[in-house]
Amino acid sequence: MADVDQQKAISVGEEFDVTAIRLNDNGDGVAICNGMTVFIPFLLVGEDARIRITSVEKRFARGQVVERRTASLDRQDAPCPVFGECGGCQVQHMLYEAQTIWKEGRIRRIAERLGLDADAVVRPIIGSHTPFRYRNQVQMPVRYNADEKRVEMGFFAAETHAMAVTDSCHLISETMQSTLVRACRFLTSIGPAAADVHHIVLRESATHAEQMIVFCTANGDDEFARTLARFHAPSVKTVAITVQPRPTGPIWGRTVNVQKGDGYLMERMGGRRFRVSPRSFLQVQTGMADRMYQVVLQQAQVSSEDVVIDAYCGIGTLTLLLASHARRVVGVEEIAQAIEDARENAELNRIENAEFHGARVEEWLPKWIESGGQPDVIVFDPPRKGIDRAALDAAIAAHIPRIVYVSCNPATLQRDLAILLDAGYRVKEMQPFDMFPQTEHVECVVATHYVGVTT
Ligand SMILES: C[S@@+](CC[C@H](N)C(=O)[O-])C[C@H]1O[C@@H](n2cnc3c(N)ncnc32)[C@H](O)[C@@H]1O
Repeated sequence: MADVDQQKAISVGEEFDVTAIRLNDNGDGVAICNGMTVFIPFLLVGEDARIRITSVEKRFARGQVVERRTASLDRQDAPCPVFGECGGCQVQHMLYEAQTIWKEGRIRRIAERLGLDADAVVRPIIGSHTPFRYRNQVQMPVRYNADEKRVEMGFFAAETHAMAVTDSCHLISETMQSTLVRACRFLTSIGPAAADVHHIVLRESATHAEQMIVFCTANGDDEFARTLARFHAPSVKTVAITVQPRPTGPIWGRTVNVQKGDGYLMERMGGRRFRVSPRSFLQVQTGMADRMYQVVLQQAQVSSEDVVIDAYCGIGTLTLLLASHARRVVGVEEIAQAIEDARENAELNRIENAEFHGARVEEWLPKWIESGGQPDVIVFDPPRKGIDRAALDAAIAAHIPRIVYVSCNPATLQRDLAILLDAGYRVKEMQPFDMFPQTEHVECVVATHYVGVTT
C-alpha cells in the first residue's frame, strides 16, 4: 500500500527544491521528495538544487538538475567536454580525493551489512597516482557521417546507443588519442565503405612503446580487410579486424584476424613479461594492477607445498606470479586466445609449475575437485557478474582453506561473500583499490579463510 501511495506522491515533470543527503552506488545524489527516494545524477552531497522528476519507478524516482544553487567543496569542473553526455565517467565533477573516500565508504558499508567479525580489517583504499589518462585500452564507437562525408568517433551515452561525438577522452593517453584521430582520418579517406566499421579497439602497452588496433566491422570481405590493413600510426605494431555484423551489443566477432604485425602487445608486471592478444583480458590500469597483484600474493599466503587455483585467469598474470611461491598453480579461463597467451607467458618466463585449462570455471572446478583435486588456495577474479554459484558451491563443499576474492563489482562481491560466510568462511581483510578513477567502479581484494560452521 505504501508503494502505491508513494507512486501517487510524485510524478514525472514535477519540480522540487532538494538537498542531496548522500550518493548512491552509481554516484548520483540522493534526495527525498514527498517521502520518495530520488536519484539525481551529478548532484553532490549537501548541494541544493531545483530538480525535475524524469521517471518514477516502484520504489524510487529519477530526477535531473534544473538549477544547482550551491556547490560542494568536493566539486570540480570536469575536464571532459562531453562529461554528462558520455556514459563512460560518472564522477568527473568530484575531486579525486572525494571519489576515493566515497568508494572506500562503499566497501566499508559492505563489511557492516555482512556483520563481519571485529578482527576483519577494511584497509584504506589504494588510490591511483594518475586519476586521468590511466587506461591502457579503449573501445571507441565510430560512425560515418554521410552529410559531412567523414568518420567521427565518440562514446555511447549511458544505457543508449546515442553517440556523444568527441575527439578526446581524458582517461586514455595522448598517444592513444592521436592514434584514434588518425584512424578516423584514415577511415574517412576510404569513403562511404567506412560506414561498415562500427568500433575501434585500441590498446597501448604501459611498459613498451607499442599499440595494437582492432577494427570491428560488419564487412568481412578480404578486399576490405586488406584496405584496413593499410592503416599506419607510429606506435601501432599490430592491426587486426574482427567481423561483427551488429553495430550494437558485443563488438567481437567469432575470430580476430591479424592483418599486420605480431598480433599481440607486450607488458611487464611483477617483474615478469606478458604477451596479450586482442581478445584477451588485461586490467585497464597496468601500474595499479601490479600493486593489486602484490596484495593478492600477500593475502593468499602461499607456501612452497601449496596447490593454487587461479580461477578466471586471463593471460595468466596472477597465475605466474603465484607460481613463484607455490608447488603447483592451475589457471582456468574461458577465452581460448587468453589461454594461448597464458601458456606462451609461462614459457616466456620459464615457469614450469603452472598449467592452464581453457574452460568455464563453473564447469571445470566441480569436475576437478570431484576427480580428487584438493587446492590449498583459490583466487577468484571473476567478471562483474561475480562467481558462478556452481563454482562457489564446489569450493565450499571442498572446504578450500583460503579463498582470495578479487572483485570489480561491490554488489556481486557482497552477494558472494554472504554465501561464503554462511558456509563457514571468515573475512580477514578487505583492500579496496581505485582501478577506475572518474567512474563509479571500485575494485576490492578480499582474503577469506575456512573456519567451519558453528552450530
Ligand atoms: C576480471 S578478469 C580477470 C583476469 C585476470 N585475473 C587478470 O587479472 O588479468 C576475468 C576473466 O574471466 C574470464 N571469464 C569470464 N567468465 C568466465 C567463466 N565463466 N569461466 C572462465 N573464465 C571466465 C574473462 O575472459 C576474463 O579473462
